[in-house]
Amino acid sequence: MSIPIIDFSAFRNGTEEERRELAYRVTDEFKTHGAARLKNHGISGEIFLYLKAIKKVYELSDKFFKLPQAEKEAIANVRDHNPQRGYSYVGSEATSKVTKKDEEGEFQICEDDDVAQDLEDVKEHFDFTRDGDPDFPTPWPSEASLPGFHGWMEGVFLPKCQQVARDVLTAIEIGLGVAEGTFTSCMESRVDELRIQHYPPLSTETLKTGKIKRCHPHTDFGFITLLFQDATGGLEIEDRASANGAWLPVIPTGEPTEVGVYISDTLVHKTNGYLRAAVHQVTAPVSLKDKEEGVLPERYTIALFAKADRHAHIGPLPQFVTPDTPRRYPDLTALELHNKRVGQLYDARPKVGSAAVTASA
Ligand SMILES: O=C(O)CCC(=O)C(=O)O
Ligand SMILES: [Fe+2]
Repeated sequence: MSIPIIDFSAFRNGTEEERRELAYRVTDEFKTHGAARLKNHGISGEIFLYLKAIKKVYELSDKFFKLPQAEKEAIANVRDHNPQRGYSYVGSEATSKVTKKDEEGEFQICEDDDVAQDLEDVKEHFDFTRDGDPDFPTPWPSEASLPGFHGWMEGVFLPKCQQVARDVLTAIEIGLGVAEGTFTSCMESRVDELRIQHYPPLSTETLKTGKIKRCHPHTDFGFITLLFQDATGGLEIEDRASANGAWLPVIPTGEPTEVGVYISDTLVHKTNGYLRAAVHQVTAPVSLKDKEEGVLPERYTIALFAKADRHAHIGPLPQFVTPDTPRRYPDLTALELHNKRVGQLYDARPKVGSAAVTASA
C-alpha cells in the first residue's frame, strides 16, 4: 500500500460540490493513514512561482547550515519546555522521548512517569515563528552573515505555508462535518512554526546499532504538519493496516508541488482521538535499506507546524464525546500541551504555573 498524491487545486478553484468532494476525500485519507500527500495546493498562484519558492527555500537552508558552527550556536535554541526557537545542533532534540509503544504494540504519547528511551537523532534544525511573537521571539542569523534569509523566510515563505495549512484545516472541518472555522478560528495569533532541517551524511553501519536514526518514531504537537522533502527519501509513516509494525515509505516522486500533511497531537485532542496522529520516522531511503555498507546522502526538509493560539482550549469538541467514545483528553490550552511535549524532548517538563504556561498570546 502507498499513500496516493491528491490534487488539491479544486479546493481553491473548483465548484462548491468539487470542494466538498475533495474535502471528504482528503479527510478519508487522514482517517486511514493520519497523513495525506497533496499537490497543486496553491502555495502561490502559478507553478513557476511555486518552483522558484521551493528552490529558494532549499538554497537558503543550505547556506544556513553551512554557516560556521559557532555562528549557528550563537543563536541556539534554549533546551527547555518552551516553543523551539533558533538553532538545534545534531543530537539536541530526542524524538524517541515523546512517543512510546504500549503493551499492545500501539504508539502512544509518553506520560510524565514514563522512563525516556536513550536514542539519538542525527539532524540539525532551525526553528522560527513570525516577527513580533510577544512571548517567544526567534533569534535570527545576522543580515551580514546571511543576507535576505530572515526577510524571505519570515515574510514570504512562512505566510504562504500558513495559508496552505489553513486551507487543509478548512477541508478537514468540512470533511468532519464540524462548523467551518472550528479549528481555523483558533489560529488568529498565527504562532505557527517553520523548521528548516538538515540531516548530515550517515553510514548504514551506524543505523544498525538501533540506537541512532535520522529521526525516531514520533508524532508532532500542533494541529497539522506540512512537510516538504528533497529527493533523498527515508521518511516513513506507520502502516496502520499492518499487524506487524510495518512502515509506509513516503518516497519522493519528483512531483514538484507535493507536500505531505500529517495529523498532529492538538487535532487528536480536539477530535477526542477520532483523527489519530501520523507516527513517522526518518531512516534509510528504500534503495539503501538492506545495504551492509553505504552512506545515506545528506537530506534537507522543511516543516510547517500549524499551531493553535496559545490560550485556545483544545479539549475534545462535544460532538466527539459520546457514550461509546468517552472523553479521553483533558481541557488543556494549546500552550500547555506544547510545553508538555517540548519538555519531553529535553527532559525539561514544565512546572504548573510556570511563566511559560501563562504566556500572553
Ligand atoms: O524530515 C522529515 O522528513 C521529518 C521531520 C520531522 O518529523 C519533524 O521535524 O518533526
Ligand atoms: Fe515530525
